[in-house]
Amino acid sequence: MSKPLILGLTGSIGMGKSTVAAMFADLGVPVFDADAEVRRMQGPGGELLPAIEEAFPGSTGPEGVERQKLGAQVFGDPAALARLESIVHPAVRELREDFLRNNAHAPMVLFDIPLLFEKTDIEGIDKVVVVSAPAEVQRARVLARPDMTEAKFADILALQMPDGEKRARAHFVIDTGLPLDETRRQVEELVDKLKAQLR
Ligand SMILES: CC(C)(COP(=O)(O)OP(=O)(O)OC[C@H]1O[C@@H](n2cnc3c(N)ncnc32)[C@H](O)[C@@H]1O)[C@@H](O)C(=O)NCCC(=O)NCCS
Ligand SMILES: Nc1ncnc2c1ncn2[C@@H]1O[C@H](COP(=O)(O)OP(=O)(O)OP(=O)(O)O)[C@@H](O)[C@H]1O
Repeated sequence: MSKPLILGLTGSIGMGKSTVAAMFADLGVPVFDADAEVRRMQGPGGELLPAIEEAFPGSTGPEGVERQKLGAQVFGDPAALARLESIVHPAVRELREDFLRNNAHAPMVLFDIPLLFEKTDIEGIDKVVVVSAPAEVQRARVLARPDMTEAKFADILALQMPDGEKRARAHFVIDTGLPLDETRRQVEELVDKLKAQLR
């Protein structure tokens, strides 16, 4: 049976993963969005709600997980975060396997995984693509988001592998500190190059 080339896309908070994943999708590459799947499973009626409510009483409601509240409980507390991850990550892994089965005939697929280096079993991922922009660009983008504070940004950064290390481990780096058109051109070039190698 044919198997697609599996690309893993990652990058630190606010570096532009979602934006770049959408560029791959525009080029016809099937994208598995780990974060979107997590949000769906934590949203209204989501299958993870009972387990999360049991582990973190009061953290869910009619709208699903109260993300602000749960984030405040886990981002500064490694044991609590590990507990949440032990609920969320196995469910994500299963969905990723389904996605792969459903796209077995595509030439390549992209896994958009925020914590690819930190938390994911990267066996099975053929090439890692890292999105990266200068730290001050990242900082400005993140602090412009509603509900973001300096303290929360600092806690999250501390949980993530430094950008320099991610770049060093990447097979390919996409520069997201540039105007969107230029980033898009880099994505197009990469997809063309990979397709040519697959022929
Ligand atoms: C605690 C939750 C509800 C907070 O949600 P909220 O919308 O406030 O934040 P969001 O999910 O957008 O994350 C903000 C930033 O923190 C990072 N982050 C999220 N979870 C983790 C984690 N387990 N370890 C390190 N960084 C993390 C994200 O990559 C992102 O850069 C949510 O982050 C969560 O459920 N996290 C645990 C599950 C997980 O590991 N998700 C990552 C994708 S698989
Ligand atoms: N060249 C570029 N490449 C990517 N994003 C860019 C670029 N220029 C500006 N941006 C903007 O930067 C923001 C990046 O946010 P995005 O949600 O894609 O990041 P993310 O890495 O997925 O974030 P998180 O880790 O928090 O989920 C978007 O608002 C996007 O429009």
